[in-house]
Amino acid sequence: MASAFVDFEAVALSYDGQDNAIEGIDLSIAEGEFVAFVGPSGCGKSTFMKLCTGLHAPTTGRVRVDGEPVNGPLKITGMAFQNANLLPWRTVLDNVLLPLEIVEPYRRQFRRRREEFAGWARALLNTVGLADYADKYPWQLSGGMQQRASICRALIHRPRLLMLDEPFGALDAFTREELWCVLRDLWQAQRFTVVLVTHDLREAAFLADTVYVMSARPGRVIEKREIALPRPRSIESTYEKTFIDLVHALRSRIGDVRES
Ligand SMILES: Nc1ncnc2c1ncn2[C@@H]1O[C@H](COP(=O)(O)OP(=O)(O)OP(=O)(O)O)[C@@H](O)[C@H]1O
Repeated sequence: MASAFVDFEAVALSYDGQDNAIEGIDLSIAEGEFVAFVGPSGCGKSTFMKLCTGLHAPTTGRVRVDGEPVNGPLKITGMAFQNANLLPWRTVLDNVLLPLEIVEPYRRQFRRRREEFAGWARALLNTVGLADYADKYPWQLSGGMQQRASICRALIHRPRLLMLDEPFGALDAFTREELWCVLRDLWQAQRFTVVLVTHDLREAAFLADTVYVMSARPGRVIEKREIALPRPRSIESTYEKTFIDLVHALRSRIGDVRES
């Protein structure tokens, strides 16, 4: 197996100094791998993300990214959440450029290279079908378009690690499937490492190389499932038996956890 890019060794985190929110987390994610975390509500999926990106330190155990211990917020990550959180007073283009105004080394080069950076942003917007919306404001876009822009913003500083916390959770089923394909194509082209947290098992199985199923609190990884389906995957393939069986298997695993 390729060497670990994200490496968790016997990690536990307690927010209150008494009970663990997650514990016994031992896992490795390879560079360029697409992993998804599923599990019942409150099992610690978001906590796992915070540990990965250095927003929290583990209470016990060790977290390493790219071979280095994580001691504080990581610059090599990009993030997107359920809510697109675009700034309403900025155009779509200026929203996408925001991380370059904040994250070094881009921050200090921003004024000098603005036109070049705007070119990067326009190219990204083009790949997600928003070329004609760069100069619009977020409130002039549909929810799905806003989420596309939010993914562009998460990727503009070319992060090696993309963290997605239920990014499509608020979208209708058709828009969600469209955005799965957008993300699939971006990942296929750029091969950043992805950690996706989702409640949607079809989404996890469609996008990921590996799905981790977590138990109810304290969250532990109770199953690691490699998704061996060939790529590129099509939405049509999600209606085939192999895919449906896979989703059923994940579903029943989570059912077991919720009952126990
Ligand atoms: N900042 C915090 N302080 C105290 N407890 C917290 C904090 N953040 C999360 N928790 C608790 O830790 C546990 C795991 O929370 P987390 O948000 O990681 O779960 P989750 O699996 O992402 O949940 P959901 O699926 O509902 O979004 C929960 O019991 C939650 O109440």
